[in-house]
Amino acid sequence: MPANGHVSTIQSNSKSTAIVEVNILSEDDQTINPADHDGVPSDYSIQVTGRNTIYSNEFIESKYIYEMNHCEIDHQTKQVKIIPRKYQYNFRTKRQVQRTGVMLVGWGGNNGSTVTGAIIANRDQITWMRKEGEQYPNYYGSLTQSTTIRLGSNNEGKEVHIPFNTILPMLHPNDIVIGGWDINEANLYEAMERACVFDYALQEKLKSKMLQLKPLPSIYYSDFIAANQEDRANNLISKGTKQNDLEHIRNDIRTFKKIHNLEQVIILWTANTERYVDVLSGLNTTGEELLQSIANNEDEISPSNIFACAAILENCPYINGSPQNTLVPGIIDLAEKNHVFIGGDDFKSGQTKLKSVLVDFLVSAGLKLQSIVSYNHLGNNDGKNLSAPQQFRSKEISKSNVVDDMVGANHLLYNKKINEHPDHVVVIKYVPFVKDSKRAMDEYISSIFMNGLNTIVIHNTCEDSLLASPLIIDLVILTELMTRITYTTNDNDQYQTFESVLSILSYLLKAPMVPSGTPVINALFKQHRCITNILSACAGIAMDTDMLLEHKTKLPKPMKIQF
Ligand SMILES: NC(=O)c1ccc[n+]([C@@H]2O[C@H](COP(=O)([O-])OP(=O)(O)OC[C@H]3O[C@@H](n4cnc5c(N)ncnc54)[C@H](O)[C@@H]3O)[C@@H](O)[C@H]2O)c1
Ligand SMILES: O=P([O-])([O-])O[C@@H]1[C@@H](O)[C@H](O)[C@@H](O)[C@H](O)[C@@H]1O
Repeated sequence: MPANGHVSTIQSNSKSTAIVEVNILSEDDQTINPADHDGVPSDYSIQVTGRNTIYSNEFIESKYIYEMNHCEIDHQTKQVKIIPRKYQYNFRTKRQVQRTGVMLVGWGGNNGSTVTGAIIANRDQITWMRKEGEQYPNYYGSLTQSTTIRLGSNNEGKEVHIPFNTILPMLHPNDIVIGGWDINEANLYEAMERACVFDYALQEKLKSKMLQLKPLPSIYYSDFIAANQEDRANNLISKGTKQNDLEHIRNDIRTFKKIHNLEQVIILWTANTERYVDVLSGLNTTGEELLQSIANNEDEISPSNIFACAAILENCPYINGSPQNTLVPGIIDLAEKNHVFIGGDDFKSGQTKLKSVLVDFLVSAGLKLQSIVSYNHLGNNDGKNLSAPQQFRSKEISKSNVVDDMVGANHLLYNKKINEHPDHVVVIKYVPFVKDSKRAMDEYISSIFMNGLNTIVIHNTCEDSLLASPLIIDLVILTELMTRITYTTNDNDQYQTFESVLSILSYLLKAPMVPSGTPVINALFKQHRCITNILSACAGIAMDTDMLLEHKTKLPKPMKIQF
């Protein structure tokens, strides 16, 4: 339904806040002054007028009717019966953003030092010189900071777009308090210098602030990351039992939260890729088994298992930015029993992000993708760690499964009975010279009309940390937001949170973790719509269906909204 943006400025608190009133037109409504441009500035806030969105000091509450098709396929009659179903949700979002910190595991790494430096540069508006002239910090590549959402159209038929972070109250990255652990003792200036990601001039501007930041000692069990990482391990918790390690990390979290007077702390793994752990009954298939295995000092409990347990037991969301299977069934069970959010796996930053668009394009265009070869080489420490077979295997899995949902959705091209799917090869090589500037080369071959062949070859220079860092910011911001959203339904009037496995984060991850028994979606723009549509429903804004019937038909008079 079209909405009209109306801008009125009111004085409030410290700054003038313009309220963009989104009026749902009804029969007796007068048309209102159109917005004078199609882009709503970042310091505006929106207000949906109408009976279905209620604003109080504490909450934004919205009613939403969720419609689904229930399908029954009758193979005898060769008929598909479709039963449309409607479900009422009442979403409630706390308006007050929490004082939030993130504790990065692997803080001294390329991603950790880069995201930290970038937030300081943006927060303190640090500029630096380059041969092209003065450079300004930004948050490009961040969904929450650098993208917009189409709201509707104004009376002139112009599209009205709002900044993504306007749709609901969100944490600002400049306000995120950062800390964390690393097995290496380098301070954040030394880590930034070692990473070779930022311009030298920027590094010098950041030096005094980054020098003061030092990762907490961490847990190192040599069996889980490549042997070539051993020389980095000089900043360790004194050797003890895994139970001691768990308690030490829990205490670190409590101390960080207290020192910085935080309401929310998110624990995010951006440390090295570990090998997969065995998932065994009696070891880690339930929360109870997991805690008992830690108490028993079981070898198969990994550092990332310890961090995830510590986070959950401290009621902190845990996000896995790497591909290993940290989130074993025992971790999921522990998170669900403690109503704590977990998410993962493996930031979807460059080569795979593009793959999740290209495969969607080809298959949904009816072109039969037959072969995908994804090669890349990189020269950072991540690449060094991935040069070991077990760590590479973790990454190969997360990079390979990204096509499954798109291929599985088209049984006309791929015969499910024989599990038909494209050839798919992933190659990663360690070439120190290129450092963090990963070079990805892909070839996509598809069968096309009348058995022709189409070949797409891509060379993609992915500056790994400059692509991953904005994802870390978005993972923190969206996770903090989700901790403020609850809902009731037409058959349950008790407010509840979303499922502990936070699959809304899928857009940011290569191998999305989803609640048990639910589908994994990798297609990038389906993942994107999932986020924008859920947040639109919580804000009481009509979803953008892309139908634009107002431009294709004679739009009738708006109806009064009935619930
Ligand atoms: N584009 C990207 O950069 C990208 C994309 C997807 C996933 N990832 C994953 O993110 C992770 C970090 O990438 P990076 O480029 O920053 O790697 P990096 O090697 O520069 O940083 C990892 C850091 O983790 C530290 N570390 C290792 N084990 C630890 C432990 N048990 N506790 C605390 N610290 C520990 C290391 O000392 C190192 O400083 C890797 O697993 C990588 O596969 C990166
Ligand atoms: O996200 P993406 O560019 O497809 O995948 C990347 C890999 O290709 C790269 O080898 C690895 O270093 C990064 O951690 C990242 O996982």
